[in-house]
Amino acid sequence: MMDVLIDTDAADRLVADMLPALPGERIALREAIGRVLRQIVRAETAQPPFDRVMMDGVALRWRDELSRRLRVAGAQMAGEVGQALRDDDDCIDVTTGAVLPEGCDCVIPVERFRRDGDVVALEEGYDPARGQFIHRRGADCAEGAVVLEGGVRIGGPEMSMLASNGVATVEVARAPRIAIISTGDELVPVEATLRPGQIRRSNDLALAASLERGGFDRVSLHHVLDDRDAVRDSLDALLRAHDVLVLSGGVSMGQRDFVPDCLESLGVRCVLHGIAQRPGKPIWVGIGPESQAVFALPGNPVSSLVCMTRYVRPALLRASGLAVPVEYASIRGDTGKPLRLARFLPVRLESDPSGTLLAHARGWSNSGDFTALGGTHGIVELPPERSIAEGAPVRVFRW
Ligand SMILES: Nc1nc2c(c(=O)[nH]1)N[C@H]1C(S)=C(S)[C@@H](COP(=O)(O)OP(=O)(O)OC[C@H]3O[C@@H](n4cnc5c(N)ncnc54)[C@H](O)[C@@H]3O)O[C@H]1N2
Ligand code: MOO
Repeated sequence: MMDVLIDTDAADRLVADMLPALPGERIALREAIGRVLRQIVRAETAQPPFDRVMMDGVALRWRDELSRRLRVAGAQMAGEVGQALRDDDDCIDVTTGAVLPEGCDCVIPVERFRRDGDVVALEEGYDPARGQFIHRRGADCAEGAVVLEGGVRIGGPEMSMLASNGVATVEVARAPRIAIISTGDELVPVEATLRPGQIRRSNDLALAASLERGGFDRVSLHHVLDDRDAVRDSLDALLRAHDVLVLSGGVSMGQRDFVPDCLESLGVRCVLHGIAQRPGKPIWVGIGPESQAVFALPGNPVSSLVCMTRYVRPALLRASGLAVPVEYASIRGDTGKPLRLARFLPVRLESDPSGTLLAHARGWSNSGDFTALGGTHGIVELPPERSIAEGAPVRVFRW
């Protein structure tokens, strides 16, 4: 393995080409928050669907010489219809969101008149404009217009459009079934009492957090001991029941690093093994007999999280149909010496007053040093064999 290491972008492309597009599924709108939309949404009606009153007040017919005292001839509250203005010296009580009563073309807010029983006296000198405070039918979009394309994550704005256009069930990318598998005899559950040489399993929860932040919530966690048969049997069963396997540990050169061999013996074809980067160099990626994506990440906590953030989650998002934006920041602080490998450094992000995104590099000792990650927002990728000047633009990948 790793005779010729490929670079980070080539690795990214290999992973993208390997992953089949995720199929779609139709789910209830309420369940769709955070999922990737896979349908076009058209306006069910013109928007707004009727001439909509925009202020609480009275509606009237505008004239050049508007009477300063108007009789309130009726009321039309939001949700009601049927009122019509019959006399030009009358007005109709209205509320925000009401249908504009027939015959009216001007709304005067309550702040601009005094009310005395059935009579409204306009504020002295107040000169309303024809059409004011009316949101006209169809002003925002025509019936049948496309208001949403697929390939966006469903958040607040998308929800508001889906709901207002009556999309009660929505076509989204199917959430892949993902198994996260920790390998290693030294690993014990979070709640265990540690014996000498043992450490708590943390990678699986860190990786799950990253996936769930990306909207992938069908995630199960598993642990396998460093035993060839146990690894093989577990992987065999897990491959049958999942679309994606994310392993941590067991991919390097150790006597008990069985993962790549076991995967290949189960028919998982190696797509890449080793990327010219630190950390995360020994990553192994393959594709299973049923097109399952298999990511075997190096066990060091920082390495596994870097590989997840740089390759795995973006690839799954792309397979869901989402355009993953490329983000750059201006690097600040000590970035260390160049290597022949690309380097990833944890960073804190903030914007300066000119609107430039700054990435403050956080030093670390090695890829097992997860304590350096606390309070960071992501990583930056520094290209190989170049020293990076303060202020240089670098790619950012948020956790
Ligand atoms: N002779 C060589 N040795 C190593 C090389 C190499 O090229 N030649 N590469 C090093 C690099 S770089 C990395 S990264 C690691 C990757 O090793 P593995 O993927 O085989 O990972 P393990 O040895 O199983 O574990 C490494 C480290 O991480 C801890 N770990 C593992 N899983 C978890 C978990 N779920 N939660 C928390 N911590 C975990 C594990 O205890 C080890 O300390 O190999 C180098 N060696
Ligand atoms: O590549 Mo390893 O991930 O540095 O420790």
